[in-house]
Amino acid sequence: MELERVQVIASLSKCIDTIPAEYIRSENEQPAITTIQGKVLEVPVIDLSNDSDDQNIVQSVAEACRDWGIFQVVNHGIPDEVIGNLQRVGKDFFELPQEEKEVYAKPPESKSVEGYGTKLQKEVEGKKGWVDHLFHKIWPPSAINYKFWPKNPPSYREANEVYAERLRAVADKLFRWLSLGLGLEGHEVKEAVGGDDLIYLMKINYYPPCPRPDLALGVVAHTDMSTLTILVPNEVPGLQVFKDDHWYEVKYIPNALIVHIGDQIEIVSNGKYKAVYHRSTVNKETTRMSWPVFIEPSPEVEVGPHPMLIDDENPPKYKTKKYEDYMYCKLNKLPQ
Ligand SMILES: O=C(O)CCC(=O)C(=O)O
Ligand SMILES: [Fe+2]
Repeated sequence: MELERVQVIASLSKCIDTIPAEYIRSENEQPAITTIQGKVLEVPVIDLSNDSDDQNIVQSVAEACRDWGIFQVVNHGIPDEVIGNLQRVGKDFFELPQEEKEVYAKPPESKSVEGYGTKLQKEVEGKKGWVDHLFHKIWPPSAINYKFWPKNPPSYREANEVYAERLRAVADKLFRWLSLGLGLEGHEVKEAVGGDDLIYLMKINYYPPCPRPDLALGVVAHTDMSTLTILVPNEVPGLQVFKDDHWYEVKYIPNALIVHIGDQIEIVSNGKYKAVYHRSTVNKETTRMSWPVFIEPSPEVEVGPHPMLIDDENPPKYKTKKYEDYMYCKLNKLPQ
């Protein structure tokens, strides 16, 4: 079998303490050198248990989006069991024999990201990330291609459907708070990114143990193109966010959801909310996994700074363009 999957390379390098050169990052990226140490700032944690009186939540969300572009939410209403099932079926899939996983491989010519795969885009200087992934849409039903949903384990489908349903309820609340935090009425931000036509794209990241976690990265530094990304991690830390010139680790809170502001919300808010620059690191002994769901506008929706946030003193800082054009430029590293 061709050595393309990181999981295969990892299983062959168990007794070795080196990694292939293409996984060794340059010094300005190596996590051992660039991660801030000691007692440090933490990504905001927002408790949603009292969400009927939402004044405090709106303020906390707005501050977190302005200062960090990322926050964790607890007591969000998704039962622990629903999250546990999502994690279990994803882990079971990645533990299947390699040939069973390859059935879901992204077709080489496909323009969509959907399917089982390894590298996403051309990386700078041919460097690779220590991670495999599976992408498939989970909402709306008309956009779902079940060909990319594992048949094994048999409960994969149900676990993902239940999670999708619950996640949409959380996302709708978040969109409302984002609007209120901008001084709007509540419905505007979601409408500005296409309203009920939003597409929910599930990604599972699988980061196998790595003999040199000090030198490698999982997913390299980036901002997400999405509106929001809502991520469930496993218990192995590894997500890092960039703030004030430093890389900070995001601490693991069982059953919390990690909410990332993506590029489209930065644009709609005309820069009041910041898309978070983030990356992930890997581990020597343990497998890290994460389940981000990218909430994306449909391709033909035009996204730009919201007209109610624009006046003579606040000119638009971003172009208004179709999401498909935005994606094209970002994936091909062209100016927006
Ligand atoms: O695994 C993580 O925590 C982050 C993954 C990520 O940023 C991504 O897949 O876009
Ligand atoms: Fe990301």
